[in-house]
Amino acid sequence: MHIAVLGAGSWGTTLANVFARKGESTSLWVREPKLAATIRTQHQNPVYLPDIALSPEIQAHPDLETVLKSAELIVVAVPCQFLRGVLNEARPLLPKKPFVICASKGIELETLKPMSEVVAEALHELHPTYAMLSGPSFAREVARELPTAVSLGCADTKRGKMAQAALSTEAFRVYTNSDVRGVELGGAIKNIIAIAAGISDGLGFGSDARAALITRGLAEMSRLGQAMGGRAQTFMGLSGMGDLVLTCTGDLSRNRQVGLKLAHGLSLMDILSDMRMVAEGVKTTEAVFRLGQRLNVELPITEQVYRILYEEKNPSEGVSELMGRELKDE
Ligand SMILES: NC(=O)C1=CN([C@@H]2O[C@H](COP(=O)(O)OP(=O)(O)OC[C@H]3O[C@@H](n4cnc5c(N)ncnc54)[C@H](O)[C@@H]3O)[C@@H](O)[C@H]2O)C=CC1
Ligand SMILES: O=C(CO)COP(=O)(O)O
Repeated sequence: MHIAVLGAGSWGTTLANVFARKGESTSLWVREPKLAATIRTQHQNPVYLPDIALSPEIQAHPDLETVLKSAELIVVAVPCQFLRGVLNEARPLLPKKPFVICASKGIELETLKPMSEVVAEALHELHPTYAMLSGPSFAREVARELPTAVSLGCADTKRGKMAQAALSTEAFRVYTNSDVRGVELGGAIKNIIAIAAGISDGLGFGSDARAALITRGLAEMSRLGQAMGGRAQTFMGLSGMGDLVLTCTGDLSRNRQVGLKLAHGLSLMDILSDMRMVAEGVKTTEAVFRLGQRLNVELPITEQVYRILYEEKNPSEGVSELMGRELKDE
């Protein structure tokens, strides 16, 4: 099968590497022409995935047309706020009824739409089938071929099973789930809670506080997720609880790192200007905060993270406000 991967950040590069090592014909769209040449000639991505030897079989290229030529499966792994733009560019180069797997985790800030809606809208003339790849998967661990299990949300069971077989390896186990909305929202919302967990840990609030944030964060994810059409059970799975636990506890998480740095007194602007990689939770916090208001869903952790990120609220004040809320049933 010929797979085209769009986006050569840490995740797109890692996925292309998984597919190429498995023996699939794999092309990779690299936005930065110099980086494309480095991946092609040195089989390394020193910018986004340093110290990982990549398969020499990856056909890396900065030209979308070359990358998409005769692709049977298209995997998109660009930061969420760029997804629509990249798909608009790709649209004239795609066949009718393309199969697109989106691996980006977040909400489009301008429209407050989840990624599957962005894919459906951007490609609607082509009648695409789409699937969402999500779940606990740090690129660096997947790239080292450490055991990982993820979810593929796809409403088309037949094509979902076909993609599951194409993407799975001995170290990368893909589960299918027909609840596309639930799968993608878990991946988007966990990034906000990871920022909160980083703040709490950075303030030295300990393991009890982190466990409380993860658990109440799961309740928050499930509440908004169900209001947006996801199934409760999906939030208990890999793309919900699984990814939430990973990013709230694993120091490889960029979102958790943002929280840790905020707790240490750095400003959001300084943190972001020092980061080459994306921390999707920053923009998704604003999007989810607004979705909560629009849908009238209570999201206390998101609200505090929003105020810390965008209203310069002191992080310890945010935590005490969470603790001081009206007492409730669980
Ligand atoms: N890194 C990881 O471990 C995982 C990441 N993801 C998701 O994958 C998506 C991509 O993230 P990463 O690969 O981690 O990114 P990254 O932070 O490693 O790299 C940034 C990427 O953004 C691209 N970029 C910058 N400006 C752009 C523009 N104007 N238009 C299009 N692309 C532009 C860069 O070329 C690069 O590919 C995100 O939604 C992330 O949440 C999902 C699972 C794991
Ligand atoms: O989504 C991820 C792991 O599943 C990556 O998390 P970060 O974007 O916080 O690094």
